[in-house]
Amino acid sequence: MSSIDEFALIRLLNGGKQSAALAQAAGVVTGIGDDAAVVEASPGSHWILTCDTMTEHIHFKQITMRDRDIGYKAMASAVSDIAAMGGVPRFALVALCMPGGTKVERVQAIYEGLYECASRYGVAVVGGDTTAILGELTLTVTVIGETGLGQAKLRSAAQIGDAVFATGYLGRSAAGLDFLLEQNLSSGQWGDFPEPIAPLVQAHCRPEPQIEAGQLLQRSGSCRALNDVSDGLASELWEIAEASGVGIDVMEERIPVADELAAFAQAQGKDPLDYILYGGEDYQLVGTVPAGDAVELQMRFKAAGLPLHVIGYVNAEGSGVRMVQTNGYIVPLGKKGYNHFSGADGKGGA
Ligand SMILES: Nc1ncnc2c1ncn2[C@@H]1O[C@H](COP(=O)(O)OP(=O)(O)OP(=O)(O)O)[C@@H](O)[C@H]1O
Ligand SMILES: Cc1ncc(C[n+]2csc(CCOP(=O)(O)O)c2C)c(N)n1
Ligand SMILES: [Mg+2]
Ligand SMILES: [Mg+2]
Ligand SMILES: [Mg+2]
Repeated sequence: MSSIDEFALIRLLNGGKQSAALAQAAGVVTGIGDDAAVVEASPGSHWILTCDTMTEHIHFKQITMRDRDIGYKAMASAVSDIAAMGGVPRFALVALCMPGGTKVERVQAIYEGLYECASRYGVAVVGGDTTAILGELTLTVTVIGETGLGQAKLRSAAQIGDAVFATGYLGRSAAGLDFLLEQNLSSGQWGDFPEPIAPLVQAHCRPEPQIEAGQLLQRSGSCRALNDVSDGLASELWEIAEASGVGIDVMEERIPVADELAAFAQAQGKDPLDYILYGGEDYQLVGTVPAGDAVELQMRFKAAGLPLHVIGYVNAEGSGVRMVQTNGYIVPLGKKGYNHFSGADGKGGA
């Protein structure tokens, strides 16, 4: 980053039309430009605070994501944690660390994606920080959301007898990643990918945080535990099981498998379930609801034009997370998935 100074860069990245519109958003008292932002909470609400980091070569490479996608996904993954609490995202802070020599056009494209996602989910970017780094490009997005007093949906709220649900297809992002890593295309070589690849690449590069589903679950009054899928279905179910002190049985035949995932996995000689259970970065929600309320919840989702799949049940504590296979056998599901510091399953980053 040689041709532009820090302060001019901050103005450049945050001076577009979308950022100006968001800076006027309700609740922004003082936005970008002072030592800190000042925002107003809605009466009777709790703040929800979360941050997620994306770093080059761990979360993306130039062959797996275009610059715009990087910004979009960094915002989307943080917004997803607000969805996982049943909240409404409101404000964001963005920390950007760039190695020397980063092109201004690259960060501008990243920010276009970031603001595109912020605008889609009604998030006002109210500040952040910009530094050089003797390492890889790193983007940390902090999102502040709101929910009614005591209404946040926790991982620890599952109870024995609950049904376990998922809000959509899983495994597509990891399959898209496999495809992109294999193709080794530079972003200039990206074109329109044919079926069944396009939706897999889209799932990897442009995940859709389930804010609407999270809101619906929160308003339903029946949803108990909730979590978003960043590290893979098995890992997220283990988080709910451990936090709630219960066991979870997931039924293989109930897990939805997207046609494009099935086709891709078959062509690769792989099992789609591996992508679903251990892939991650789907940013769908998984959670629990009293079994007797599950059908009504599904009707509410149907009326809103959203899917809700019942994929299993919560059972007595101590049994961990298991899968009831289509062949009738019950097998334990490993507590594995994406883990930054574990190479044990070959999926870790460092
Ligand atoms: N370095 C840290 N310092 C303090 N708290 C942390 C740190 N890293 C994570 N946490 C906290 O640990 C909990 C779990 O974090 P984690 O990042 O696993 O959740 P997540 O964002 O849902 O998952 P993912 O990062 O896979 O999207 C959260 O409450 C988070 O705020
Ligand atoms: C080049 C490349 N290699 C591997 C992956 C897969 N990956 C990285 S981090 C992560 C979990 C979510 O991150 P976090 O836990 O930090 O929120 C996953 C599944 C990728 N996206 N790009
Ligand atoms: Mg995190
Ligand atoms: Mg999460
Ligand atoms: Mg997260």
